[in-house]
Amino acid sequence: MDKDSMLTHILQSEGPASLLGGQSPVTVINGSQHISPLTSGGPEARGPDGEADSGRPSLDSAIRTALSEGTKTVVLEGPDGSGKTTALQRLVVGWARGRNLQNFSFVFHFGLGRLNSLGGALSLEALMLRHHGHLLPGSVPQLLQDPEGVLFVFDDLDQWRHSLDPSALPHLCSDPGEEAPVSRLVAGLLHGSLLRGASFLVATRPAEGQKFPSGARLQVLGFLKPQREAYMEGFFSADPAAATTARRHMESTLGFYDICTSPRFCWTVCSVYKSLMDAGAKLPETLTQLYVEILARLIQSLQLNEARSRALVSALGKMASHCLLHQHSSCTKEEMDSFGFGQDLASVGVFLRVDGDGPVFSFHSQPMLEFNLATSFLLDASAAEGVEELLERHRGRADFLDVFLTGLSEPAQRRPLEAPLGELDPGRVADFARWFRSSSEATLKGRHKDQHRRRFHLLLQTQNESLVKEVAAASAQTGIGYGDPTLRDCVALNYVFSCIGEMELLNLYRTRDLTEEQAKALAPAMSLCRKINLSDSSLSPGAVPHLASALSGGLTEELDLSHVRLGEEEFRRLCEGLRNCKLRVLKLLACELTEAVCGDLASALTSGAAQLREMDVRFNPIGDRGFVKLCKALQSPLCRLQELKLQKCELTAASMEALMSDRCLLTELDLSLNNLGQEGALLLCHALRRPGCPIEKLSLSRCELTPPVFRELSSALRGGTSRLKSLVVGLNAVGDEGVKPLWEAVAHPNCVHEDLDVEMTGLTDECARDLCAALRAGGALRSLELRNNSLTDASVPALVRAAQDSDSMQEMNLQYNDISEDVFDVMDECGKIRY
Ligand SMILES: Nc1ncnc2c1ncn2[C@@H]1O[C@H](COP(=O)(O)OP(=O)(O)OP(=O)(O)O)[C@@H](O)[C@H]1O
Repeated sequence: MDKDSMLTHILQSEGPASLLGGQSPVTVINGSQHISPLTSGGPEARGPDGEADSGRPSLDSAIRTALSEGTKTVVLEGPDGSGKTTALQRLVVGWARGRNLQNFSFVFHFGLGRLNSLGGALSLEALMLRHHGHLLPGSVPQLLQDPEGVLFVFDDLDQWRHSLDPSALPHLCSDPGEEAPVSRLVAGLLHGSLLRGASFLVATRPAEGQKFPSGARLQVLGFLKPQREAYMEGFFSADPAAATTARRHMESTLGFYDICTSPRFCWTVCSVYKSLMDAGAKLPETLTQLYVEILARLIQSLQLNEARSRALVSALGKMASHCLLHQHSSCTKEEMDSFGFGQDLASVGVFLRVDGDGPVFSFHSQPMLEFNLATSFLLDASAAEGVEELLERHRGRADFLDVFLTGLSEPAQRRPLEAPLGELDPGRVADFARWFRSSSEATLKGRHKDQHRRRFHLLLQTQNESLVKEVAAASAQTGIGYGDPTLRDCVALNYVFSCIGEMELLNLYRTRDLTEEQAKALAPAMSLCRKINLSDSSLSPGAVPHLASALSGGLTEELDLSHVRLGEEEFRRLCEGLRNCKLRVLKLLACELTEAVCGDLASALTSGAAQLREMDVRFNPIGDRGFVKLCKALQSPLCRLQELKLQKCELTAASMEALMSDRCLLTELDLSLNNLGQEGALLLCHALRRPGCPIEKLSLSRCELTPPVFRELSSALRGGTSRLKSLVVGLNAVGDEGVKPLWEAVAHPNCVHEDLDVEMTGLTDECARDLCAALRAGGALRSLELRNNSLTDASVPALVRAAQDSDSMQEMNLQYNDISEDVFDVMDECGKIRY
């Protein structure tokens, strides 16, 4: 086959660039703006925002690899404008220029949309000669001899109007000389009955239930952030400053929409931005404003009068609704006539893609389709349908309809469109605004997080701060969880929270991967929230500096990062944010923190500006060395920490000496589940006895305590200087004799003890007499935790009476003792008993 002729054949297909359609593939291929789109093996490989890491293969190389490794059918699947046609044509051009796919002797490229209208019967050979006029008739029998050397490239499978399901076809062609309708020829080729051994490269937009052809599927991801940046730099190569402005603007106002992965959308955005920048005009702040600008330009380019322009938009709206409702990507001439295009059908090429001789008409992109529908709805006062009916009718089929209606209902956003079209219908706009306000208030009063998110997207589209405040402020206190947001959600959430101002809570519980971009988008909202809950989440390293900077100088007083695993470096970055912030409560439960990070934490605690009062580091293996570092902070007059939870932190007696200093302000300390043993606990008791020791609540559950420790604790409580009001010493099996000194303390007039927990300490009926005597002595005890001991029915009457007679006692818990139903009545007599 003459590759030069093939090259000329392909290069002839060049057409002019259009605002919505983009540049012709040939211009892209030959120009400097070509950027390789990316692919992934399957849709599941996409991240939550549709964005993926740039370590993915380029589409071109993935196709080449698949075809050179013997895959017979490769199907490219990607949304409109994702670069499928361009990629296919680039490969064919590369083949003709001898650069790739050289394992094929023949490559045939067909647009299936154009083949649709081919009537009558013809042979495969005739089809090839007809569509590849450069082919020498004598070469066809040669290629039929060697199917292995043939590659068919089929573009636009989504436009193919014939079935490929073999069960729906009478019989598949197998003879290249046999004349058959084109639908059977294509089916025969793709199912391998015709020219068995040939290879196929097929491109299609994703279509519901599309099973055929089977083969290796490559998802076309289009442009992710780095490709977009490169594309924009290429587009504005003559003016690097404009490139930076355009890139930053697009990333901050549109970069979070999935459609930004479409190279065609990038072309449209760049084209609009360029002309706005050249005219010194403002760039669009919302997706609606962008499409307002596009539609206004397209209408103006036709130079129609206002009435005809309105009629044209109305016809486009009818076509859009038809395509959505019937799931058609394209419409025939007859259908177009029924929408009322009339004489303007000849001009629709600026708005629509027109294919084949038939011809068929389709929108270049889904957002443009939905924008036309939204505009025509607000334009046309005559239609009986209200906004709710419109949305209901297109539910599940339209992604942007409500977004565009919301944007268009704001006068400032729709203004440029009203120049060529005249005013949108004031009654319709007012109806929409009424519906939007009331449905927003109702939605935000509910607790469905997805509905909230959707509403935030709409509120973002209004760019109307006072409206957002009025509508959303009432829901600000609900504390609803917005975990696992997409980038788009983050941007919308941030906008709404920022409009409202101070918020009680930003609940992002269980966010699977908070990316750098998401955290950056959310940072302003974070800094306005008094509480941030990120527990059970994972944060990418790049997200942490944004969290830290939101804390620093922000209003946040409570941060929950429980079960979040941060690397040492990330934790260090977080601590930088802690040095100068309003945070009073920091929850770091089970974050796998080690000694290595305790120095950073300690230095944040003593920064002077830090306000931290409560810190929960339970279930982190910081060990004695880590704890000693924290203790240094506790000794500093700059440290304001009052409550410290260190349950199960692998502490031993070795670090207890470091704990107490005269300066320490701790009022609450939880050391449970650490193996302090007698030695460690006695050191602690020593500190408790010191005059002025501020500890009011001490938890030493399961710390391997011994009877001498209980004696020392009792003595500290009776000493007259202790402020201890709550003591938890459960799960230390010292038995009746071991606990006894605590009863003496409870009875002592110096003791201010209010809550005592002696769960599972091995108590039996032997203790009842001392315990009751202690309660009767009239101390301050309010609650007594006696769960999981061995008290029996015999002790119950005395305990009940003692509890009843005590003025201070509010609750005595006897659950999980050896108490039988026989004494339930007795216990029921006293409301203070739990069993
Ligand atoms: N690799 C690329 N580099 C630069 N621009 C590109 C690239 N691919 C596509 N484009 C731009 O995007 C436009 C649309 O591309 P293309 O027609 O290849 O998409 P498509 O996926 O085939 O779309 P459709 O599904 O609508 O047929 C092109 O006209 C061009 O402006």
